[in-house]
Amino acid sequence: MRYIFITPWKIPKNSLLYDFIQEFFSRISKHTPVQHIFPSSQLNPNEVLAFYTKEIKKFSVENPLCIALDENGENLSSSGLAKNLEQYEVKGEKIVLFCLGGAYGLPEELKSIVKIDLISLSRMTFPHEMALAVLVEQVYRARCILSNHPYHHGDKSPLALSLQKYKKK
Ligand SMILES: C[S@@+](CC[C@H](N)C(=O)[O-])C[C@H]1O[C@@H](n2cnc3c(N)ncnc32)[C@H](O)[C@@H]1O
Repeated sequence: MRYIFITPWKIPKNSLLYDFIQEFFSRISKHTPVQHIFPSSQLNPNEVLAFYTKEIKKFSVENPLCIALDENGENLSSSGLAKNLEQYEVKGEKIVLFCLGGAYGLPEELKSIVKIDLISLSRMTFPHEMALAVLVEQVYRARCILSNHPYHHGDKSPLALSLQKYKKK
C-alpha cells in the first residue's frame, strides 16, 4: 500500500512548518511508501477540481479511496485512524489518498471521482499547512500503533490504564 498526500498548494520552503512536515513524510516512509503531490504554482479556487481530477486519473486504480480532511468530518481517535488504515490494507486497497483543501475547502465534486472518508482533526478550522502538519504526525502515529512502536503510549500510560480499570468496575 502507498500513501499519497494531495494538496492544491505548495508548502514554501520558508514556512515554519516545512521541516516538520518533511520530517514526518520521511518517518512515514520507513513504514509505507509515501508521496506528496502539489501544483508547481498557485491555483485559483476554480482550478482545484481540475487539478485533483488530473492527478487522481494518473493512478491505475479506479475509484481510489480518499481520506478527505474537513472540519465537519468524522472525529477519530489516533487508534481509530490506525484501525481504519489497517482495514483498508486488509480490504486490498493499493493506495490511500489524503486530500486537503485550500482557502475554500475541498470541491464537492471530489466525491464523484473517489471513495471519500471525511475526517476532522478538530471542530476548529486550521490553516491548511497546519492541518497537513497534524495529519502527517497522526498518520506516522497510526503506523507506530500498528507496529507497536514505542512512539505512541497514549492508550497504555499508567493513568490511562488505571482509569480504564476504574471504569470497568
Ligand atoms: C483553511 S482550511 C479551509 C477552510 C474553508 N473555509 C472551509 O470551509 O473548508 C484549509 C483546509 O485545511 C483542512 N482543515 C482545516 N481545519 C481542519 C480540521 N479541523 N479538520 C480537518 N481538516 C481541516 C481542510 O482540508 C481544509 O479544506
